[in-house]
Amino acid sequence: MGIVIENISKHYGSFRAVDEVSLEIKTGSLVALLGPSGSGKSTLLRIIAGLEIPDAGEIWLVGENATYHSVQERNIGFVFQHYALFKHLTVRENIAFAMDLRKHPKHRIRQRVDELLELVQMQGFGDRYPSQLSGGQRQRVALARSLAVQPRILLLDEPFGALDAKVRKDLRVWLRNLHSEVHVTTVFVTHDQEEAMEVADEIVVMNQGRVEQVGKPAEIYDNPATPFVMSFIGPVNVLPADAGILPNKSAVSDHDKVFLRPHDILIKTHANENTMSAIVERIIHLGWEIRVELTLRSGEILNAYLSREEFYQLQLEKGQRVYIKPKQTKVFPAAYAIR
Ligand SMILES: Nc1ncnc2c1ncn2[C@@H]1O[C@H](COP(=O)(O)OP(=O)(O)OP(=O)(O)O)[C@@H](O)[C@H]1O
Repeated sequence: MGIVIENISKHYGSFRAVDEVSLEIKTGSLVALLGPSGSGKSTLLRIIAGLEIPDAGEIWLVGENATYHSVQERNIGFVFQHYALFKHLTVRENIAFAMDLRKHPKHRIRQRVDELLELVQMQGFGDRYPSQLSGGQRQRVALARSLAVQPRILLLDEPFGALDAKVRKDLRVWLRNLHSEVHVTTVFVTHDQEEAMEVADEIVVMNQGRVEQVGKPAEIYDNPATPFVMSFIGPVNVLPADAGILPNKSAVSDHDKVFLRPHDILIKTHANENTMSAIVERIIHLGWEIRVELTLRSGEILNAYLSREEFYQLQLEKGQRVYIKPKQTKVFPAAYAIR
């Protein structure tokens, strides 16, 4: 049993930052808490860490009720967005810090620091000070430091949030590889859906202090449980049920909303069974894909994304009439509005 969160709530004044959240995080897994700013991800992470006390509910860590345990008793490693390395200590001293405090034997500390420098691919940097490292290198040292005393759980709060896009991408792959070597139960907070999809075994989607859905990246993308999840994980067109996009509209009410991913639209140059006509309004070349803005007969705008091959085969031009067919749609009742 890794982490069990039972009915956790946390208020700040009358504001519910975390609202009756229950969740199970399996031992050895890497789970992302994903949601927009203010959805309660960091508050939940801080409750797991023991930095905040919940108003209600319980936290179980590795089979033990840890709700009222101190931060130290929980034996958790943390890494936050803003590097918290000690500026006046070298990389080696930073990594050794917690072991020094616990008075581990010197030779054991040296050996462990060497192992960790290798694990985070920072051999040769041990004598540098944090100011002599790049942002990505500092975060790798912060990770090594958090792993030094072999925590049972690792909590990462937007650890790559302050880094530029390229470094961030490299570090995602690096974190995934690191996790498959050390297998420590890890909870990772991010508001970036691509980052969550790439790094995590499982994603917990949060919105307004609540859990909207828990699942593997592909499950969340292919079978979103709510309109919020569908809109937050990847691009989507939202159309009224009477926009003419559904082949058989009898099963839905006019007030329902149809959700359709831009990648799930087939475009043809000739009419066919079950196709509907549309006009190409705009073509945006992004290099790796081409985005086509279409107007339906109902006047609704629809975005379709094509691969370069599909686009060049179709030879689309602005103003052209085309015939479209959705490969997959999802209908959510109107009452289920996005919160
Ligand atoms: N100490 C506090 N006092 C008052 N309100 C707080 C406090 N900490 C968090 N909040 C509020 O609780 C809500 C959830 O905050 P939290 O930091 O958990 O969100 P988040 O999903 O991690 O957002 P972000 O991605 O922006 O960090 C926010 O509206 C925030 O303003």
